Amino acid sequence: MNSVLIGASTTMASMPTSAEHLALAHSAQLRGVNLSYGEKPVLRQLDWQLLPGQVIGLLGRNGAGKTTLLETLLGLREPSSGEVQLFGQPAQRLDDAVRARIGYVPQQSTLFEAFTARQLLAYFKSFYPRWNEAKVEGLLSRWELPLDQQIGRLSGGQQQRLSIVRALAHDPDLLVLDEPVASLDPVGRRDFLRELVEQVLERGTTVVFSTHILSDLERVAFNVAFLREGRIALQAPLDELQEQLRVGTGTPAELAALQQRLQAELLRRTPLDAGRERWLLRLPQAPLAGEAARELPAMNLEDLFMELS
Ligand SMILES: Nc1ncnc2c1ncn2[C@@H]1O[C@H](COP(=O)(O)OP(=O)(O)OP(=O)(O)O)[C@@H](O)[C@H]1O
Repeated sequence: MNSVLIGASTTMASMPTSAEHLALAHSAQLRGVNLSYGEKPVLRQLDWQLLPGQVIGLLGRNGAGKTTLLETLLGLREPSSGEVQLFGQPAQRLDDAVRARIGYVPQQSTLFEAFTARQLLAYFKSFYPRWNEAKVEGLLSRWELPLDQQIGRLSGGQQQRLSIVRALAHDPDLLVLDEPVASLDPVGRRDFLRELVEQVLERGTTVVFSTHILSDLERVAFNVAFLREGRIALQAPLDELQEQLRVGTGTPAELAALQQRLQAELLRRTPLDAGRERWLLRLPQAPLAGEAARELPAMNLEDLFMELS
């Protein structure tokens, strides 16, 4: 696990308070974050915590604000109000040591087009005290990236792979990836996800990545967070959500009976015709058996996405 350790040289006078201690235990923490573009609110009183070693897939419809959220988390955008901390430091005022612990793959990177991949990696290497040459060389050769071609002339998928190599090279403790696999072919996606899993298992890296490719989420057993109406509407382990979230229909009386019988939490109800309703329910325990299993069948990932985002 990679929570910040309080150094052995810490004196009593500089010991963190309990509130500071709590902040240090998070890789990232956002509290009451609001951000608008002009009149258009995108993040609304958003709270979110990333704990060390968590791997979180960030889901949300087009325009929900995923890129905005990830940029805000990294301190690249300033919220109009609220607080964003990375490893216990304000995201907008990180020191070099914390900066070096973060890896970021933006959705689109148009910088350094005139560089070759070799030049780009040499340039970044000079900034980082920690640089895993063996990992870089392994990835470059497995992904067959042309090292001496100008980046502007690489394909979209090759540029994305290079961006991923760059972000993994310094063994970050927090890895933020904005649709990192969008331009990758299925082989590239599988390789990348394998690399991601290895990172996490070996180093306990905290990883957050946005994606629209739901099948990719299933390859790595991790948490999913749904961004909806400017907030993290729900975050939970994917397998738990698939077991616990169910949709049902019936009358309000039937709902009351069902809730009592199954101790289910009602997440949303939508009126239908003829006094009937549609419910989104969260069950406290799984698996369901018998009649209840037929009444409330499990949802696949796409249905979950439709319900929650
Ligand atoms: N620089 C900007 N100026 C004004 N509006 C913006 C800006 N960037 C994003 N927006 C708007 O903010 C909203 C959220 O955009 P954002 O790119 O964060 O969403 P997203 O969830 O990442 O979308 P997608 O899934 O399509 O990549 C959108 O309505 C978008 O049009």
